[in-house]
Amino acid sequence: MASLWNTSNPAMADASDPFQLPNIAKFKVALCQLSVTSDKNQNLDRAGISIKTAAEQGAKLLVLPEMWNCPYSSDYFAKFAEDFTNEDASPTLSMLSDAANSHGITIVGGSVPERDHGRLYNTCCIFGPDGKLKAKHRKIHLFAIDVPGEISFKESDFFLAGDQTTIVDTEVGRIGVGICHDLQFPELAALYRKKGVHIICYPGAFNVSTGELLWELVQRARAVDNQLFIATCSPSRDSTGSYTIWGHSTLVEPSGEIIATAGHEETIVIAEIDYSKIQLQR
Ligand SMILES: O=C(O)CCC(=O)C(=O)O
Repeated sequence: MASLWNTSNPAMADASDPFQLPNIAKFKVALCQLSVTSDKNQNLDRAGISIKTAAEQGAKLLVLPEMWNCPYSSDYFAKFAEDFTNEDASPTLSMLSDAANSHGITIVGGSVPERDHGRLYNTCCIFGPDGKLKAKHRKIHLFAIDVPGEISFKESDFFLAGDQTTIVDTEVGRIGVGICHDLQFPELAALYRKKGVHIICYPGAFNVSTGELLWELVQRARAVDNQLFIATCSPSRDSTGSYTIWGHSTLVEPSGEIIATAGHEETIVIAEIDYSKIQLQR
């Protein structure tokens, strides 16, 4: 007789669940919580050093923050944007590709402003350990906030929204990608789970207003709803601009428990992922 749990839990009842353990089930992930300046070259150098340090500590998967090469501000998006059609002509993509290749590491490259035919997107590029660009995710759910006297910001004033979900098969499992506000939409995570994703990586830059209330809560909710790993990576806090970032890059396991997290300073979170915990939880 089918158990009550199997039929009442929609996730368990899905007979087409394509979950499979990848070859490497246990490995280290690094979340590089970077400090972002208004000097792009400095941001690239800093990220390069952080990737090297994380790789030397044994990380096989590395996640960078949302908007790590560019301040999260309307004054910089257009100025810092790069065209990705020719990878070699993009300083950001070249740096990520070289870093992935020289350290033999999978990189979920945070997000940076992308220019495509005069339009801007908030885009994450994913590189394999051979340095090849494997996929590109454009932020689907653009963020808008207006708290009078506190913060006002509307991403759609600068960016177009992406219209594609992104699942990448890598040496370190099947990765689903979202950017920041994408984390607030359970449907996206549920879709990834249905497609056999092991970990969803969300580069993000929540602000202090929604960060304190929601950042941890929604990560743990996405993990526990879908019984998979959630990794987030934020820039570190900079209180000088109009948008104060929350920080707190975090890794959550399928039970909803937080495995590792940061404060709001620049740091690298290194933690172990064990995908057998997905099976155990389910
Ligand atoms: O969803 C939120 O509360 C914050 C999202 C955000 O800061 C962003 O998408 O940039």
